[in-house]
Amino acid sequence: MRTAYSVEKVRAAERDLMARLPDGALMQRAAAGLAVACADLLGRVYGSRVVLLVGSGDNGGDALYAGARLARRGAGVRAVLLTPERAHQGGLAALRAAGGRVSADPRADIGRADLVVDGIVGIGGKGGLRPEAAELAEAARARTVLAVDLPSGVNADTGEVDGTAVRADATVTFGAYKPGLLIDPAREYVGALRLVDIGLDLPDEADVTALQHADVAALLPVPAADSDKYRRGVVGVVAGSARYPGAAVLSVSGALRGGAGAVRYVGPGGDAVIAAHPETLVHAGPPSKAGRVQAWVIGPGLGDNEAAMADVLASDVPVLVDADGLRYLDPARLRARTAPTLLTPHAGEAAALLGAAREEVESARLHAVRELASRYGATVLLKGSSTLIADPEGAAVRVNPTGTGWLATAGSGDVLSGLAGSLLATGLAPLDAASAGAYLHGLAARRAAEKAVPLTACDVAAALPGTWHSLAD
Ligand SMILES: NC(=O)C1=CN([C@@H]2O[C@H](COP(=O)(O)OP(=O)(O)OC[C@H]3O[C@@H](n4cnc5c(N)ncnc54)[C@H](O)[C@@H]3O)[C@@H](O)[C@H]2O)[C@@H](O)CC1
Ligand SMILES: Nc1ncnc2c1ncn2[C@@H]1O[C@H](COP(=O)(O)OP(=O)(O)O)[C@@H](O)[C@H]1O
Ligand SMILES: [K+]
Repeated sequence: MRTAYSVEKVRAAERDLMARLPDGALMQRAAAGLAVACADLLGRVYGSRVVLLVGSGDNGGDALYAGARLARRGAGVRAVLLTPERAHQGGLAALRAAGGRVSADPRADIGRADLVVDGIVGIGGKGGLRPEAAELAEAARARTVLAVDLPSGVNADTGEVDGTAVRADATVTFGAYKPGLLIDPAREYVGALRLVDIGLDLPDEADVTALQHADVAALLPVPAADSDKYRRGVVGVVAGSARYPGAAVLSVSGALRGGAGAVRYVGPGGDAVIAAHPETLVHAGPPSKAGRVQAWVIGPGLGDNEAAMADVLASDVPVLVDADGLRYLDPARLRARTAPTLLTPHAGEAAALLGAAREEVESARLHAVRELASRYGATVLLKGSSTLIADPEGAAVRVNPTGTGWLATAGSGDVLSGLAGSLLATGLAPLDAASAGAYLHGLAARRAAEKAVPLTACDVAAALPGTWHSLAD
């Protein structure tokens, strides 16, 4: 599991460690890791041209000490000082002693640089970049840029970007991942992300986590020798309408590949579902008369069907609500349920649920997903380029590390709803079902996109079994 910690927690861990170490030891550890990453990017250090963008805090200090290390290995290093009188004095002295210099002509030096090191601002940043810092960030656009701790201008805690930020090819972060490095829009600015261990002792509870292969493999249900289809879990899918029959087929295609032993489809699309997936049990409805299930999925292509929503929400099993189903949500009704509810909105649906604009959700995704989970008393999976999952108890938010822009294709969300609902029916907790589902879905899309693009939602569903198998290996 990849863990990310808020600035407050990183600062606290740094304070504890600094109290036990000689002055400047942590910065030396950071600078050493940074210099190695610079050398990796440069390929050949000797004779290379490196420009350091140096702000007035310790982030600039890291850049200066790393620059000194590179200068000692024969790089031509120039420092651009944003506020010369406040630049890190020890770092500047080290750079000078190693043969580096302060730039007399920043624009020309940046224009010639093989590598620009962004030490403008780190976790001490407040608000959008100041104009002179923003100008440097723009000037560095065309060069190879390595960001120190985080790309200057992105919010370390939230992933929000206020105005101009440095666009890095790579980022070296110290001690712990920061949430913003993993969440869009900031994630777009990070490039290849590397963590340098500086020995911080971090608390058990992270603010944001990202499941990795092994975590997901451990969650996926595997049938036991004595399993039968009912014990593996039955998932019910209430989806599709005369207008959107395809949504029913797609949601069922995901549900069939989510580990449940059987899929019940309830709605008017039974013929289309059976034609595509003859293994499905179909029923015209209402859902409460269709037979026992261990979890419901409701909403994809459902159209106006408030009665089906009320029927499903009255059940005592976990319910995943997607798409059209999200139009009928009442927080008090969800809180009164005896079993958990999982909501899977995209940014537009999330905006409607919050009474906000879509842009507000997209620019502050972490805030939006936490707010939805707490307001609706449900687990919420916010879809998009960095899918986030929050639970109503305020546990660490999960960010999904898989996926590809090719997933932005009609119907791929319907596949995800069936898949995550099927995992719910196998007995996974909503947070795990949602994050394992998003992980499998994103990985299946990536694997399919390696073979052929453009992807269709059917391609994603078809790639799920191979993906599942690759994880279980
Ligand atoms: N505290 C520690 O133990 C360690 C800190 N390290 C480095 O220190 C950094 C934090 O250092 P600081 O606390 O000095 O803070 P920073 O260097 O991140 O930023 C503070 C400085 O940036 C300026 N600034 C703030 N917002 C700005 C904006 N929007 N536009 C332009 N300038 C802005 C402030 O005036 C201040 O001088 C970390 O990100 C990391 O790079 C590392 O050396 C590892 C050890
Ligand atoms: N730019 C993107 N990068 C990665 N994944 C994306 C991107 N845009 C959308 N997705 C994913 O594609 C799926 C689309 O779902 P959704 O918006 O519900 O579409 P639909 O309703 O057509 O099925 C979600 O899993 C979402 O996370
Ligand atoms: K930086």
